Amino acid sequence: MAKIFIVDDVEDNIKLLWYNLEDDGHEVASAMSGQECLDKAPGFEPDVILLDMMMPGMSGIETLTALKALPAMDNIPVIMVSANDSDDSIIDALDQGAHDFISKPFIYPVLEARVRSAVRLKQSQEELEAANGRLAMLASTDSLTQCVNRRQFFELSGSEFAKAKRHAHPLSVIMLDADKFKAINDTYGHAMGDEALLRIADVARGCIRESDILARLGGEEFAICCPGSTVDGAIRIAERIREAIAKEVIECNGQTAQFTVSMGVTEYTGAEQAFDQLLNRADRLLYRAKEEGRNRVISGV
Ligand SMILES: Nc1nc2c(ncn2[C@@H]2O[C@H](COP(=O)(O)OP(=O)(O)OP(=O)(O)O)[C@@H](O)[C@H]2O)c(=O)[nH]1
Repeated sequence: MAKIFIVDDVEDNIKLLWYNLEDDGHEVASAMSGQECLDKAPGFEPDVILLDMMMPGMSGIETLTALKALPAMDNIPVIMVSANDSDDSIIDALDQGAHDFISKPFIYPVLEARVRSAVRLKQSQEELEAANGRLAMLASTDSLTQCVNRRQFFELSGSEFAKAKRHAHPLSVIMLDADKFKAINDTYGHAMGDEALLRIADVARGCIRESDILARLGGEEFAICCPGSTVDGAIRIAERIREAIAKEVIECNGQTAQFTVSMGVTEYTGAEQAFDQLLNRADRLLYRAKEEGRNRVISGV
């Protein structure tokens, strides 16, 4: 069953197609002009549009061009239906983005077969788009924690940095590293280490805003880009994360463990030319936090 939208200025033509298509189990809607089609078709979300070429006012080709310019409609196959089946007319319709062309008078079973073919094409396009979306997600996400990965972090934070620079808005960065993580792995096993990484991601997610970007850069190292936050705001976030993690008890294979994290926090001063300068400074501050005893937040600009 497909959703088919018929556009024709002659009511009897619509009725004939409507009854046949409904008999074949399709859901049908219609319009009697190009403008009515533009108004009604997006709400109907058709799988295929059957569009008459010769209509008073807005022609079929003009309607087709307008449909292709609508983001919600540009992927919907349009089959032109016309008594004017000159070569030029067919070429024009296909060049303007029509999926197919059917001459009037048509043989209904042939028209219905072409509708089914257009629906199959649309379905495989949708499957391909969904698969591409899943691939893009896999390519940009850390598989253990579902945080964005290093590459995606640099891409997203780079564009936030450019915005902060353009509009002179604050932007802060937090670098986070689990303390003595090797010891967690060595004492309790790698699975407990993974549990700790998952807990860091969960706790951090609960402490940041929707607009902040949380990434696992690799190993036990995470970063958070906080657009719109001054260093004081970012220190508050970092302290919340540090305190929460220090209280967490993680469990794996009947064992329990506790751990801490250290963080370096800094803010864009207006002098940095690129985002990685900011991240490098946060990294140096994180190193100081480790040197000064771990389980602490060190900030600076
Ligand atoms: N379980 C687990 N361990 C990981 C993963 N990635 C990296 N590691 C381990 O993380 C540990 C990092 O250890 P180090 O770099 O020595 O740092 P640390 O022990 O945290 O010491 P400090 O950072 O100085 O507090 C190594 O043992 C890595 O094998 C992972 O995905 N899962």
